[in-house]
Amino acid sequence: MNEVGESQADRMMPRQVFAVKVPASSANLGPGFDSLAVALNLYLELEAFRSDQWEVELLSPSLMDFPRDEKNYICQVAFQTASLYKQKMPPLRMTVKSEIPLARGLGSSAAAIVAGVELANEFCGLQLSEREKLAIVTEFEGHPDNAGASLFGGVVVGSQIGTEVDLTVLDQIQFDPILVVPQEELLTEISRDVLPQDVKFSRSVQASAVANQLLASLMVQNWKLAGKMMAADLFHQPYRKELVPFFDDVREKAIQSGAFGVALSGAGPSILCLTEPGNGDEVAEKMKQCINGMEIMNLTIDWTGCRTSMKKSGFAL
Ligand SMILES: Nc1ncnc2c1ncn2[C@@H]1O[C@H](COP(=O)(O)OP(=O)(O)O)[C@@H](O)[C@H]1O
Ligand SMILES: N[C@@H](CCOP(=O)(O)O)C(=O)O
Repeated sequence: MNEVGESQADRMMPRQVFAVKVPASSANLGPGFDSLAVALNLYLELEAFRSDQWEVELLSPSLMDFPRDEKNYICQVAFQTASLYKQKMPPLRMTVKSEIPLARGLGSSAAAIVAGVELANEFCGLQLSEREKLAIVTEFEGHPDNAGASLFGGVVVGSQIGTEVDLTVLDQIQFDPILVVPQEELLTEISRDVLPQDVKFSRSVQASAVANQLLASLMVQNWKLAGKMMAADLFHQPYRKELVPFFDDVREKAIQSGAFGVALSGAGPSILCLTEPGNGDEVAEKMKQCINGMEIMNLTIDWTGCRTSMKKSGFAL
């Protein structure tokens, strides 16, 4: 028996659990700084049910250093979300697993935040609208790009004016994303520190035109122009490249292998390479032959975004 009177057999019994599955994301796509993102088919998955005390079982090697109680970031987000609505999170027993590399520019923090908000929504009965979830996740993350992609899936355009967050999902954009993921981590906070405080008016006009042109070219499948615009970003990549010294080499090899466009994924250090729809497998294979020491992830766009369900699960906490 444990402290809540359960035997080992009880603890292994299948039971109804709340399940959350959140996709990773790659933000910016080059010039769409803090606004554009794409959801990817790598997932953070969580299962939870009410208990007498907080227990977090971490099922993936990358998560092993995180707290196994309410100090876990996902729980902290749930606490804070609940308190925004003057509610208190009940203790949960939960499992967490993740395929999303941490601090690599693949939106692991946004996915964790989405999971925390969904926990609060479910266990405090908040009945949040999609728009409210987006605003809360954006507030935690600081920008709506990863948040929007992880919540809604697809290619998204997010914007924040004051506390108002708007989001459009662009179903018509298609491409195959390949991610080059290095061994080293780069925290988003550090990668944002190298950015300028202000941008001159003429430079910002050009930077915003480049971002608009990227979206337009992706929508009309003008791949050559899209690739040119991904490289022409003026908002962040020129400053961040010093933190990612292998960027130019990977870019050259990806283009030679058949990618039409290459950009830092989010704040880096991973690199997002885009190919025309249907070419991902072939281009990724070629890239694997010429890029060493980094993982080449041949991915697809996740079109669903965060999904939640009640399901039967065997818990082994
Ligand atoms: N599943 C998780 N559980 C707890 N904390 C997490 C989880 N995923 C991410 N984090 C936190 O987010 C940090 C990474 O966030 P960040 O630097 O924004 O990079 P990225 O979001 O690109 O992976 C991790 O170092 C960790 O503190
Ligand atoms: N727009 C943000 C995106 C950060 O994404 P992450 O996956 O690196 O957390 C930025 O460029 O800072």
